Formats: sequence, C-alpha cells, structure tokens
Amino acid sequence: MTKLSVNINKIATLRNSRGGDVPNVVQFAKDAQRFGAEGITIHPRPDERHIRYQDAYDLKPEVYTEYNIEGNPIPKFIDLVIDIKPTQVTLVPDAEDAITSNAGWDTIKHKDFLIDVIKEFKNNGIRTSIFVDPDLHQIEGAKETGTDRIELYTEAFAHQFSLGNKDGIKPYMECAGLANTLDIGINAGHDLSLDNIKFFKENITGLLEVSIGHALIAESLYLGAEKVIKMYLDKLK
Ligand SMILES: CC(=O)[C@@H](O)[C@H](O)COP(=O)(O)O
Ligand SMILES: NCC(=O)COP(=O)(O)O
Repeated sequence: MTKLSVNINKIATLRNSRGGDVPNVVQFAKDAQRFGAEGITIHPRPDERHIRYQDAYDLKPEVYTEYNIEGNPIPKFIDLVIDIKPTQVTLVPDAEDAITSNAGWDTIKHKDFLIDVIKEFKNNGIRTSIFVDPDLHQIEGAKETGTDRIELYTEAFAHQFSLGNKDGIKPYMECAGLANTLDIGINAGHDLSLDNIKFFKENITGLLEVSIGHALIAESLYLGAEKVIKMYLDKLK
C-alpha cells in the first residue's frame, strides 16, 4: 500500500503572503487528514519562506497520521527534529538559496556524514529517509548509510511524462528493484501530480509513500482539497 503524505508548504506560502494566519496551516493539516491524507509533510527551510519552525511544533499534537519533516540536516534542523520526534525525517541536500529541492544526495561523497546523522535520528526513534536521484550507484551508497528509506526525486520523471515520454520511468523502476533487493524502503516525491501519479505508482514495486504538495495545492484551487485528496487516494489504490 502506498501512503499519500500531503506536503503543506504552499499553504504556509499563502499564509505568509499577507502576514496573518489565513489560511491556517494547522487547520489545513487537520482537514487534509480528515479528507483521507495518510501523512503530513513539511519542509521548514532555513529562511522560513513558507513553513516556519514554530509550525513544526504547532503541527506535532495535531498530526495523528504520519508526520514527515524534510530538510537539509544543518544543526538547527537536527535540533528541531530531535526535539519534535516526527514519524519520519527526510534529509534533502538543498542549498539555502535553492528555489526548491533540485538534487538528491551524493551518498558516496557524503557517506560518513549521512551515517552519523542517520544514526542520531534512529537513536531517537525517528524513521529516516534520504532524497536521492534515480541512480543505481546512489542507491548502493544509500544502503551504506543505514537509512531506513530513500525518497526517489521524481522531477525528471514528471518532466519527461509531461512531454509524453513514458520511458522516463525506467531509471526509477531499476532503482526501485535495487532498493527492494537491498531491503531499503521506497518513498518518492517532487512534481508528482494527478496527471502522472497513477502511471508512476503502477510501475514502482514496493512504493511505500508519496509526498505531494505543489501540484496538489494548485489542483485544489480548482477542484477543492477534499476532492483532490480523494482523487489521489483513488489513483494510489
Ligand atoms: C524534497 C521535495 O522535493 C519537496 O518537499 C520540496 O521540499 C518542496 O519544497 P518547496 O515547497 O519549497 O518547493
Ligand atoms: N518530498 C516531496 C514533497 O514533499 C512535495 O514535493 P512537491 O509535490 O511540492 O513537488
């Protein structure tokens, strides 16, 4: 079964745009879970452009599904996650000024760092996932880090799919096959949407979780969040 984790970063973007508390991030997370979301994902970036560190604390008592906090493991992020103890932490090697996540880890170059950071989170009872490109060498490197899961960075797939090229799924199928062989859990995310999610899900064996935000929130502007979440759940069956 593939769980749908709704990334609510863009709810915070809209809230911050006027300086008030509308839309309320916590209320949206509660409603998303009520509509069927099986997880809530946030990505508190160092500049707090959308999700603020305080949001991460405010959400903790209200997320009764799976709580996934994503980010670059800088010291203040590590402290935040250890303090909150979400279900899962997803480590993303984003530069502070990145407009969005745009690359996976070099699990070979950063092996020793990732081993240490992953061990610290696991010692605190937090499931770990690391954001990786669909590259077999990076999957092999991920195994060496001791991570529970990988998150396949799906922008390349989504872009090719939007161009009508379904062959973009092939590297992801190969990496999923290797991850399953190595007993690494498989998550996926970035630019997944109502258009591409069913094809992706059907071709990835052992897909445990997809985290979807940007497209889901945009689609919800037209169709409503409850209907969109239920549409994703139907496509993930
Ligand atoms: C890791 C990933 O691909 C997304 O969670 C990304 O963090 C979205 O970030 P923005 O919402 O800031 O684009
Ligand atoms: N990890 C991916 C995520 O949480 C949401 O990415 P996107 O759907 O906003 O591109």
